[in-house]
Amino acid sequence: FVMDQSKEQRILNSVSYNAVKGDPESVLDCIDNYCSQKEWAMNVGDEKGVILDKVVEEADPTIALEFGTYVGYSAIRIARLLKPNARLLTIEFNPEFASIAREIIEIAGLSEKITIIEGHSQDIIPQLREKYQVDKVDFVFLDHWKERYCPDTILLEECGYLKKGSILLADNIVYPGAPDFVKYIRSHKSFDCTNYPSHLEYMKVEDAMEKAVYMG
Ligand SMILES: Nc1ncnc2c1ncn2[C@@H]1O[C@H](Cn2cc(CNC(=O)c3cc([N+](=O)[O-])cc(O)c3O)nn2)[C@@H](O)[C@H]1O
Ligand SMILES: [Mg+2]
Repeated sequence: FVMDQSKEQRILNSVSYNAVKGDPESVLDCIDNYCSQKEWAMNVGDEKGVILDKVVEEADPTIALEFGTYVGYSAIRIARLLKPNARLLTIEFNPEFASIAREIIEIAGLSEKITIIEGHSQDIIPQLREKYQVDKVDFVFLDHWKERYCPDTILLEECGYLKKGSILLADNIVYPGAPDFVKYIRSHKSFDCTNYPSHLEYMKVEDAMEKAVYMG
């Protein structure tokens, strides 16, 4: 008896069967099609994905960081825009999701640009300097547990990873919402914030993303 597959495994099956190997766009399209037509999943999606693209292009990061890899949709979205020697570190604590993301990222042909780090963001952040040779981060995408957005932002600052011009982008500001993060970041004198209204992935529900530029 083979345990019923998970939704995430079914997403991988769909990508493996339908996507063009080595073509990140076709992997993104395949996941968006599957999750809008078959089974909803918490990918940033194609509407908010365009906002993510624009902010990544603005940041043009050498070192990008992501909290909450899930199946790797936003990691592929980010990494496909990175310049040759740039890289993305993405943190995921669920080992099943991490291994599915690794396979989907391999299909997209982006394994060289993306490092999946398994663990809790709060445990990994302090290790980034000595274990992953990170000095400063140029771009951070927050899409993990909403109550971790604020403490992990504080931790990034305390560890000295933010430099003048570092850009943070947070998903789900409206739904499910991250009220303590919004309150903190908008009242913090060193962050210049911009709100981008949008919709919850694959739904007609209101959502938004928040960009915060660190002013040093
Ligand atoms: N502190 C953490 N450290 C490392 N990985 C984490 C952490 N918290 C969650 N994760 C991982 O993020 C992935 C995705 N994830 C994200 C969330 C929080 N995000 C949401 O709950 C969410 C929920 C909805 N929604 O309910 O409509 C829509 C969205 O876009 C969302 O990001 N929970 N799991 C999961 O694989 C989980 O293992
Ligand atoms: Mg999200």
